[in-house]
Amino acid sequence: MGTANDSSKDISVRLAEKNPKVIFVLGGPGSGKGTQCEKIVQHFGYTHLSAGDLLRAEKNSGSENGIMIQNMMNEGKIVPSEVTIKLLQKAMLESGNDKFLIDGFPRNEENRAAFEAVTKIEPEYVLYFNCPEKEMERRILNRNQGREDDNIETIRKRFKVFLESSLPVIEYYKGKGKVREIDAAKPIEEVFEEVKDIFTPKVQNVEEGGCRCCAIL
Ligand SMILES: Nc1ncnc2c1ncn2[C@@H]1O[C@H](COP(=O)(O)OP(=O)(O)OP(=O)(O)O)[C@@H](O)[C@H]1O
Ligand SMILES: Nc1ccn([C@@H]2O[C@H](COP(=O)(O)O)[C@@H](O)[C@H]2O)c(=O)n1
Ligand SMILES: [Mg+2]
Repeated sequence: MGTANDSSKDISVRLAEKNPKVIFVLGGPGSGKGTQCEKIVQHFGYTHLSAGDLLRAEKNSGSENGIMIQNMMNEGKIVPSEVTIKLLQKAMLESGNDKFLIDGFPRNEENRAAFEAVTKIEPEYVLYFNCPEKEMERRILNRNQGREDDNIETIRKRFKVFLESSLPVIEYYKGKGKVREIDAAKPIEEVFEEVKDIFTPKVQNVEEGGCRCCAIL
């Protein structure tokens, strides 16, 4: 017999019951999304889910989608949303947490619309790490993490996909007033100072009609 918590219950329903808080973390390849997410996790208690890392783990697990994922990644292309969303939902459900940094997702309009339709989750906001392409290229070529897609040919393809498919998603959220843009060209600690400002609740000034001791905006 099934119970309210059993695994036969639709994954989207079980996730909705968690009422998770989601922040999308976007920016070009090498803009520093992963680096800053690690710091946010340490300071603010979020769980970091990188769509790229989840896809790499799925590929390495010998899954039936492994070859397809590898081919798409080598070309810098975006894997069909169905695959990535399932991985994200599973990771969110398995986590004991209810607040998530979803890094590198949504990468295109298909990702965005499918996530909204399937999960019904609306992000709190989008953190956008804005960095010049030359600096991103320099960082990736120095990364040395053994990523197969960190070669100049694939990097150029990833930049093209970012401009053509991912920037429009950022524009979509700008239209909804949900983008928190960060100058990601600065050194790591300076970028994190800007990030901290966004994550730290503001105390309202007495002059603005708030109370210094208890008014959190
Ligand atoms: N502000 C920074 N200044 C200099 N180097 C940085 C900065 N932020 C990150 N790096 C370095 O740049 C490289 C890329 O950073 P990171 O992996 O965080 O980028 P990313 O946005 O997650 O990239 P991808 O989209 O390819 O996964 C890493 O080697 C990291 O140490
Ligand atoms: N939503 C996504 C995110 C990533 N991919 C694929 O993974 C590659 C690496 O992503 P990183 O965020 O780790 O740089 C990316 O180039 C895509 O091929 C995806 O398909 N969908
Ligand atoms: Mg990354």
